Amino acid sequence: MFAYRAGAAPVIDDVTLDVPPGVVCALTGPSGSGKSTLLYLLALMLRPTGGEVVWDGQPASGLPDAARSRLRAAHVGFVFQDALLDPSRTVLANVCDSALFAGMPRATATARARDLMTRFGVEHRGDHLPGEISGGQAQRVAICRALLTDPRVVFADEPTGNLDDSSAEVVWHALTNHAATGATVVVATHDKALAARADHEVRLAVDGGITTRTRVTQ
Ligand SMILES: Nc1ncnc2c1ncn2[C@@H]1O[C@H](COP(=O)(O)OP(=O)(O)OP(=O)(O)O)[C@@H](O)[C@H]1O
Repeated sequence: MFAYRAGAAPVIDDVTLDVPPGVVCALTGPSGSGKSTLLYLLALMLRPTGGEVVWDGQPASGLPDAARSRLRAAHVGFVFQDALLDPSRTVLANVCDSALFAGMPRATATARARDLMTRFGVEHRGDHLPGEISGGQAQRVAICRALLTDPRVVFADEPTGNLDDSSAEVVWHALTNHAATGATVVVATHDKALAARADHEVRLAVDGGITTRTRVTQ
């Protein structure tokens, strides 16, 4: 359970889900149903008001702030809705900063960042500021940032929302390939076609509650 203010109606109520490794889970539901909020809870950026987030069988949401930050830095890549790049840092710095914070050597981070940026077609934008690139490019930069540490868990909030079909395909393939390495990938999306391609779908309802679907592969 989670409410943004004490005494306010909960935004997330009575939601239980289990996301196994090695799959892509799509989080769907109408606007305002709590998809972003649930991603923030799962990624330990918000603390549940009631209930618990468990990682690898260990209670995680009740840990002190510093311990949750360390877990996030070590294991999580997060693609925010609208990219959320630091406007004062170059694109390359945006891609590298959280990996440097997590302890990756600068040379390694830079080399990996350049590889990823080439894969996502934004390598020529490394020295630019986020204000100088397009929304779709910013979204691809945000994906590079999220994948840089090869994290065990990736949360992506509308990662293809600003992209044309071919860029969206590249991003989707990157996320599914990442899951295929054994990582857990949770994608909040309004795109029904994309959700239908995920291994699991968790659909949030505005009045609380969820329904789930697991894709059956023949
Ligand atoms: N920082 C906040 N403070 C208070 N209420 C918030 C905050 N962020 C979101 N909410 C409310 O929580 C509810 C769920 O919002 P959330 O952004 O999680 O939904 P969503 O399903 O991701 O929506 P969308 O598809 O439009 O992005 C909404 O009613 C929203 O107004």
